[in-house]
Amino acid sequence: MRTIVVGSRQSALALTQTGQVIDDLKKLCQEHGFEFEFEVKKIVTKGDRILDVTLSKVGGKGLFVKEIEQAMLAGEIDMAVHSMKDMPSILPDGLTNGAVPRRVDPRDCLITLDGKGIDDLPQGARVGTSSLRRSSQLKAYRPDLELEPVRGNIDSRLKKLETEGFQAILLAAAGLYRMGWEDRITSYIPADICLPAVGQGALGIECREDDEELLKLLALYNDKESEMAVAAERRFLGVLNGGCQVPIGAHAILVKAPEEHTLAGQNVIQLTGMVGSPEGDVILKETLLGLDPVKLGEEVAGKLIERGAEKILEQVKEID
Ligand SMILES: NCc1[nH]cc(CCC(=O)O)c1CC(=O)O
Repeated sequence: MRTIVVGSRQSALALTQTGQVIDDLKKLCQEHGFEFEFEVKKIVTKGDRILDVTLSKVGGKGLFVKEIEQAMLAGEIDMAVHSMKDMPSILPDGLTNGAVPRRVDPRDCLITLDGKGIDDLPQGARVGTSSLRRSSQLKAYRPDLELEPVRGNIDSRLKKLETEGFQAILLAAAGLYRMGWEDRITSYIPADICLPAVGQGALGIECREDDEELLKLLALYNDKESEMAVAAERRFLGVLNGGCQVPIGAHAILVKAPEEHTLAGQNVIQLTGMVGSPEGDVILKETLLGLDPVKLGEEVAGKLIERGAEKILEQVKEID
């Protein structure tokens, strides 16, 4: 009997989703005759220690995974469950993503105390979010709103809705589902108003690339459609930037190509990518269909670069 040591951040969300994945994997072990036990090891990451400044100022999303990856390479842990959107687009040598489980709703949602949706918020309402992607797109849609930073874990952000006098805060619906707090969701923000973050709503299961027996189990857990969608989004992000927090959004789904398209009738990936200026005065968006997620991610990024996306991203770096 082998014990798989699963590294996890100690936030409630990280521990909850790690626990949910372990439950799923235990069922798969029983069904397919794998002799594994699982044990959780908590790891504090730099991102967890620095909660008082915006992430973009301290170096972006890699901060939440680096210590976990080092522990994995050192053999102290065997596996980790990450929110895909917190994963840098390139993994270190020796590690691989063994599975993308079935994705949940990738949209952002609005949480208000009085049940108001995005169109009902009063003129000049204070809305809490520290995501440049969310504030850029929300400012483009409702230039009157005051977007203000709110950091911390989901639970502390929900508390700040009450304690810091926001009329609303913006969060990923996925985190609330996983915590069992979906009743806090007041309304969903449609993807055409606010395109989600790359990988939002999806998890990634990271392990060592030579851990063949664990990879065999993880292959059974992989959801091909979610994997393809996330691969297209992540390639898009990889072309535009290494993984820092900038106003970039993307969403891929599988669709049947329409009659007028060269791929008519085939099952294809539809990828929409977005780059916005921090103030929301420029929002560049492209949607393309394709069969190969990597090529499609590159094509959508290429279209946005042709339209000046890199200039916007340069400006964002200067602000930081
Ligand atoms: N940025 C932090 C983060 N990383 C993953 C989620 C939950 C959503 C997901 O799993 O995609 C959240 C919270 C949020 O953005 O509201």
